[in-house]
Amino acid sequence: MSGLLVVTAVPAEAEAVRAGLTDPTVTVTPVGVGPAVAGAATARLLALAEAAGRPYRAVVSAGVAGGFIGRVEVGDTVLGTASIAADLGAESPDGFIPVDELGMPPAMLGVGGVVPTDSGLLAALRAALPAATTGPVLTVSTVTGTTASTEELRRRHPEAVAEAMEGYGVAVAAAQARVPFAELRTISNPIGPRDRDAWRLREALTALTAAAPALR
Ligand SMILES: O=C(O)c1cccc(C(=O)CC[C@H]2O[C@@H](n3cnc4c(=O)[nH]cnc43)[C@H](O)[C@@H]2O)c1
Repeated sequence: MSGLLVVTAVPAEAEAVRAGLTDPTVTVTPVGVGPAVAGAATARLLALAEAAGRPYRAVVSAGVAGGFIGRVEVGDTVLGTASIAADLGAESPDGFIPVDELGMPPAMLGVGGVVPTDSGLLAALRAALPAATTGPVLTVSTVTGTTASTEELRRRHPEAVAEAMEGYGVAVAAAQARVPFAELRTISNPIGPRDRDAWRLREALTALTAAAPALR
């Protein structure tokens, strides 16, 4: 059995995690931006390790994220209780319909649009990071960038604390490989009207390094 697999979107996030690791058995790999590439790459990494007789014991989607201000602040650390595919579904004149409510055959839904975090892994991460905020983390393919879409997400997901772009894809790969999954994020920017200059990447990457000893 290998150690923990940590997947990030970009190399800067992977370097920030590696800078804080204390467990040499943890593997950190940047896999790209968005749920499709993150899911495909994670599935491949898990399958290769399994085929080599050294399966990973768990996988964590880690990196920076947008935060729902009021629920979290920039620089905070977040542990996901579930990864939610927030834009997987259908629009209608009456509003967004989540994929689970489209009336599709259950066998076609796979894990559905929500993957809960592994309870044992979450408990271990919470114990190591007691100051972290916990709650669902949304996965989106399009970064939220208007007040209207932010308010709509707040209304649809009153418990959600953050949004990022990979968690759900990684979670699906982990679920199919029957490997425990969790999501660890640090907040780089408020979710809201797009203002790339307001992103505090350095602060969020420093928080990621500070959180990394929990990954063991
Ligand atoms: O340019 C850099 O130096 C740099 C360093 C670290 C990270 C980046 C990114 O571009 C990260 C992209 C990654 O971040 C997640 N993210 C962050 N904020 C949001 C958001 O408001 N909504 C959705 N996703 C967000 C996401 O997972 C991206 O893949 C650049």
